[in-house]
Amino acid sequence: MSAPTNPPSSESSDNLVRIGTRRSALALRQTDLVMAALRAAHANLTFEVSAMATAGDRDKTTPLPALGKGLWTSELEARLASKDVDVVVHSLKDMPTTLPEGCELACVTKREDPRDVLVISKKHVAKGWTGLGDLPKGSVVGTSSVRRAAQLRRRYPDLVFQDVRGNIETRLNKCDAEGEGGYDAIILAAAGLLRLGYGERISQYLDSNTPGGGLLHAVGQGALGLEIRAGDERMRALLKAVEDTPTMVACFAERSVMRTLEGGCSVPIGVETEWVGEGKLRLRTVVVSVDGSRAVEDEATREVSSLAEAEAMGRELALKMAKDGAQEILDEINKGRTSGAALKVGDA
Ligand SMILES: NCc1[nH]cc(CCC(=O)O)c1CC(=O)O
Repeated sequence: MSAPTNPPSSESSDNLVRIGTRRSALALRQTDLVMAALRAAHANLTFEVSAMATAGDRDKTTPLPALGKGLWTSELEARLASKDVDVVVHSLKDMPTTLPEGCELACVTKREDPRDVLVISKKHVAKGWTGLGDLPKGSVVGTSSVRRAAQLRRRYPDLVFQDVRGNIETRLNKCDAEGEGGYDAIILAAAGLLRLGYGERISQYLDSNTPGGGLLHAVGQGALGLEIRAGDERMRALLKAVEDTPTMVACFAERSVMRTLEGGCSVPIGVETEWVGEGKLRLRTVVVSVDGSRAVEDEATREVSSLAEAEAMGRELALKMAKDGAQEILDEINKGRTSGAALKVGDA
């Protein structure tokens, strides 16, 4: 008789859940938050994290748009398909609005603060500057998002908006650096800063309700999207425990606006959603020309009680915007694009 082999594992593959994620500090933090919530809901299951770098993480020089859609997600989706992982945790705003065949956005968790914020360089904080309005003419503000730069150029034509790449810590360091090539301030999502413990760096909120703001955030910003193999009933049921339905419905409306307007390309579009009593969703939208010279804004408020209704609301508002001038702005952007310079989905 041969020596005993390993005893049967107390965990059959049925109670092991493998979670895929990017390797950035923010992605790992977000995955930890989701995993803790899943553990609390499913004490009988074992969870394991499997982290990897994606094209967007590896290539730090190619302009993001040239990396194409799915630059933060495609490799993770491949691991989902090959059953190396069972679910992937994404920043929802980095997920293309149309997923590859065989993938499903099964769950959206409770949203962190979706607003964009200003972070002022440590070089200047002693001067008492707290908002964009305090920055002198010619100040350099870092953001690689066309959406952010285009909207802010309208309001602050005397500021210079310049690309800034890298993860959140890298960007904060670049912002604070002295000397040539530095930034006076940068724009970031509140959600990433808060999740990584940098909330105290927030100088000004930039949403439409804050004076001096008026910057509508990215589709899905501040929310986490949990992606599974299409039709995986077991994972779908399991993830229900961590779904935040109001967030999920609002984000489906936002994604529908974007999906309708992009027509295969991506567009500088800003949104804000708010539940305004008794199942009513208010959806604000803006599409801006890259130089900020033109913008089409719109808003709708409607009772919404399902994902399908949220998508219908988003689609209808997008079609109305297209008619009211957004299509012209988009055509112009698409015309000016070389294949490698397309504006990217979501944003940086
Ligand atoms: N594209 C990078 C990215 N993806 C998600 C976040 C922040 C967290 C979020 O918006 O959910 C960020 C950084 C930023 O925009 O400041």
